[in-house]
Amino acid sequence: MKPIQVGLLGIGTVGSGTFNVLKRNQEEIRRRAGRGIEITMVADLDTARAQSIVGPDVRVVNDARAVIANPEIDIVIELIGGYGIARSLVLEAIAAGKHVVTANKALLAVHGTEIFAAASAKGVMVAFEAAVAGGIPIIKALREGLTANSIQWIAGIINGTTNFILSEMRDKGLDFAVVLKEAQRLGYAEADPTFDIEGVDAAHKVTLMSAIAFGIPVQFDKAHVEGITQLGATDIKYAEQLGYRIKLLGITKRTTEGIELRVHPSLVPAKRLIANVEGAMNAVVVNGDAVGTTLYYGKGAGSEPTASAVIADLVDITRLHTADPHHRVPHLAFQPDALSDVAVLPMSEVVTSYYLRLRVADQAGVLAKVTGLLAGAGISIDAVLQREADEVSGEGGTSTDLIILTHDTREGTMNDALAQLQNLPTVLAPIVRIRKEELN
Ligand SMILES: NC(=O)c1ccc[n+]([C@@H]2O[C@H](COP(=O)([O-])OP(=O)(O)OC[C@H]3O[C@@H](n4cnc5c(N)ncnc54)[C@H](O)[C@@H]3O)[C@@H](O)[C@H]2O)c1
Ligand SMILES: N[C@@H](CCO)C(=O)O
Ligand code: NA
Repeated sequence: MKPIQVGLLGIGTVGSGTFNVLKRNQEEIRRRAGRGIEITMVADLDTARAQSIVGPDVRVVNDARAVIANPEIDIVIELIGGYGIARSLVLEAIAAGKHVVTANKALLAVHGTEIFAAASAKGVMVAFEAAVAGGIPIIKALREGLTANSIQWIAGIINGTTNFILSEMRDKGLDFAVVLKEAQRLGYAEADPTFDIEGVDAAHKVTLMSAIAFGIPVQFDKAHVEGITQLGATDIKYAEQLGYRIKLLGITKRTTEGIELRVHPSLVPAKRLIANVEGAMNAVVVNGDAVGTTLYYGKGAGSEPTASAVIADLVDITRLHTADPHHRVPHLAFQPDALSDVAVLPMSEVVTSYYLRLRVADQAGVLAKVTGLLAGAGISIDAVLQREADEVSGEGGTSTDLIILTHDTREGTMNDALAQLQNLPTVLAPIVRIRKEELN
């Protein structure tokens, strides 16, 4: 089957990430989707910059309507932003029978009812994973993974810019304006950054989550919206002293009286996982009656993290347009005829860093011997900790614990080195080895 053709409207921060990731991972994405996915036409007001991003093979125009009018194009990605031209273009794309993928939470939170109705009438999809918490697949989790549940509440850090500002102000004592500038430079902030700092962007996102969680229309106008501009450094400090962190939360909750829909700064106990979500990272806590509390964490903004969500939507739509649309989601995520025979590594080939604890005789030269042996095996040491001598060993001398952290090492190399270390007469007990993962 020939690749599905995609038209991209707006190739700024998210658009360029989408183009680049789709190109870089095209083979893997084709194996998942069951069909290639290609951006064949791009519209942007700055055609020269757009052409320099996509290269000479992709057609670039400055009129988005020319993309929508192209009969070869099945899916239109809207990454222009805002409620104005974006609304017209999305509605026109739907009217032309194209599926739409968008990251535009402002548009959907305000005009979602109209847009979803038009799409349903026309039998096309409007997919918006990128619109809420960027790269975190929270829409998919709410819509598909948690369908068994009566969702009770959702609370999320869903604006990277404000979380970045709050974190930097607290940790580095930096000024609000300085940090906001940095967030803009990094591509996190909205075109109008007051949307970020006044809580509007978070309210757009929680409005969409609320609709999906509770099966209600999107109604941004009912949301209570407070940002972080009134928040003083003093309150951040006092909250800290009381064991709390202040986070800008988007909250939606089912109550017997109705649905709560609100964004405001909140004190959160410092020991909660969500209180430790720092910088531009996002996190969403969802409570369902069956599953209990679940947490979703990751990058909620930025070029490629957001592109990750845009492309996931493209794959979902493309799977509807493959030879076998009944098997939309393959059992193993990749199409059965596209499975790979790449080998599973034997454990000896796995590379990790290590924590080693050796019970050694407290004698001159032991440390040098141990580290020398590791160096000889090509194992690089990250840190060494020698405890004070504390125990009388068998021969009447004292013994001590020697703790060593290593840098990345092949497991086989470590096994050989440990066997040699274990044979040293000054190593008095079986060596404890725990693998270390940074998970960052
Ligand atoms: N930046 C992020 O981290 C992020 C994350 C999630 C969602 N979003 C959303 O994604 C959308 C795009 O954001 P962005 O950060 O990539 O914005 P951006 O300003 O970097 O890019 C927008 C692009 O659209 C082009 N454009 C403007 N008007 C146009 C028109 N009439 N026709 C064609 N092109 C036009 C601009 O020239 C620009 O290249 C917004 O809805 C935003 O809210 C952004
Ligand atoms: N301005 C948004 C971008 C992601 O939607 C943020 O800071 O989180
Ligand atoms: Na998302």
